[in-house]
Amino acid sequence: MTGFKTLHDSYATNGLSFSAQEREDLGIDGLLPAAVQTPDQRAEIVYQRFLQEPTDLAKRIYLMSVCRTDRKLFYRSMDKHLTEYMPIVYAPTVAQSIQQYDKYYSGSDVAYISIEHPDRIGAALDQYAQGREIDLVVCTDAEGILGIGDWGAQGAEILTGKLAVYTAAAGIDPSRVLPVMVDVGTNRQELLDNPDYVGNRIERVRGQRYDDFIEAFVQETLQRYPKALIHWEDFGRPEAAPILERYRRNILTLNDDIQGTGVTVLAALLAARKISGLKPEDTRTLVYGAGTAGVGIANQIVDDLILEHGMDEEAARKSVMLFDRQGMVIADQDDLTVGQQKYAREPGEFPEVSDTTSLVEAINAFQPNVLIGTSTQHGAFTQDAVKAMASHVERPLICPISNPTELAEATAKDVIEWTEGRAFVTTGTPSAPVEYGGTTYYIGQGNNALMYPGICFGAIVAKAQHISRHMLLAGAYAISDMIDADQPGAAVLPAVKDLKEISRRVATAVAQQAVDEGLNREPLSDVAQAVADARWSFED
Ligand SMILES: NC(=O)C1=CN([C@@H]2O[C@H](COP(=O)(O)OP(=O)(O)OC[C@H]3O[C@@H](n4cnc5c(N)ncnc54)[C@H](O)[C@@H]3O)[C@@H](O)[C@H]2O)C=CC1
Ligand SMILES: CC(=O)C(=O)O
Ligand SMILES: [Mg+2]
Repeated sequence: MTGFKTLHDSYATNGLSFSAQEREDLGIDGLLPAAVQTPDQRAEIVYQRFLQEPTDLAKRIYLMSVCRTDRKLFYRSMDKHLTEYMPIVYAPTVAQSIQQYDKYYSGSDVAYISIEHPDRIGAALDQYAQGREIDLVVCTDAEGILGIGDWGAQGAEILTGKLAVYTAAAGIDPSRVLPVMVDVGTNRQELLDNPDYVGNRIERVRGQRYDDFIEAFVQETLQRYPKALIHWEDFGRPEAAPILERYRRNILTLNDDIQGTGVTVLAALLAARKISGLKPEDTRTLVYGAGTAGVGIANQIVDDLILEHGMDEEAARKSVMLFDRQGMVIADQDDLTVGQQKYAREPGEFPEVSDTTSLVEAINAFQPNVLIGTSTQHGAFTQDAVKAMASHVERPLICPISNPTELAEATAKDVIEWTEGRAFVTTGTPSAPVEYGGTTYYIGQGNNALMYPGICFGAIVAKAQHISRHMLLAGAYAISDMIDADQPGAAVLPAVKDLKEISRRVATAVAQQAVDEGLNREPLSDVAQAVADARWSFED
């Protein structure tokens, strides 16, 4: 690589930290001003500029421009200011980047593949990777971005957000990742009508042509990178679960919204059980918003009951009630998804319910101790609903985890106040601690960002054949002793500031489980050491 190229290579550059000798050796001494700054000094300059940017969106646009041009500098700065950068780089601000992508598009950091040109998938992957080895492919078709819906090619920014978290949390090497925007069109009319829209101006393609395109993408990826993990993000409800079902046993793959979210909520439930003494077999979960994430969470909680606690499958499924747009999910309803059918209740099973569209009635009849919100319906957990939860259970777990913040089913503060401090709460985006009755309640962030970096890093380090049900459970159990069960007001999930330690523990447990099940494609003797050795550092 010539000096000029090194200077402008985002993975290799050290910018103003190149020493005088390096500048001479590389032939770039004439391309930089005289000062040699330390990496920490430059990271601090980034942080100061970040502080000066006037809005969260402006902060994100600035930080991602640093990421695109100088990876080591970006991750050094993010490492120092993790808790402050997370909501900017990732949720909730990433939603604004996506919604306003047409106005602020300032350079691309992903590969784009188009359903109009399946023959060019391989070329797009190669053009992005530039001959680098790839461990991780993160892709989206952007039909279900967070809770904000279909954003077509503008959804590309969810990939940059997810990847920044991967490296900051688990230490995945940023030069060995490949973000892929799967452009199959959009059904958002305002994008189709927008002259500045950057994606394919067509309605979403579905059916066999869509499936063939996804299959071609998987094959082109595996042909180049046979051991890479494919991470699916924010695919819409019609596609997400079927894609996962098609591939999860055959290739190394994770659907973050289904599995990552499921493991995260299970981890919160394990902590709540530990603190409250709730017995696994007594867990009753009501999922409000039974789509991709909601059914994924139900599946994960049920898997734990079956595989870790020996409950029979039927009883475990009966411990979950789903509630969707039409109300309680009941077997005689039309258009239930395959995932919903497994949990559908019998018609007339709850004779005391006069209105199956009433959440309060559903709570009173089913008496759940866990309430999950993945509906995108702001304020759906009303005071009456939350009080109904607290009237049946001493310490309910309430998880209004729809993103971004303005779509959450309730705020942590309201839930704490309405339950007189008895509920455990976790929210999808960061929540400030809540003061109530002389206790400070810390609110864990119930976001899959806590789990997907560690799960996938562990699976990649183990070169696992696929991600098994036990590997996912191992991830949830790995962080259960990071919770201080004796501290009043303690959060049920560890804090984002500890994301590196969380990810290390999760990765180690997941890789160890892969080895225990014989799923590792290469021998691995010291798993903890292998995870530590694989961690990329901006110091290297
Ligand atoms: N905190 C986290 O880590 C994660 C949070 N989420 C959030 O969960 C929400 C849902 O995401 P997905 O599951 O991907 O979307 P989805 O579209 O697959 O599911 C949403 C479900 O809510 C249902 N719904 C809509 N209106 C409703 C109403 N009034 N009452 C009851 N149900 C209603 C829909 O019919 C659908 O089944 C989003 O806000 C997303 O940001 C998703 C993944 C991870
Ligand atoms: C966090 C996430 O993956 C979502 O809200 O879709
Ligand atoms: Mg998502």
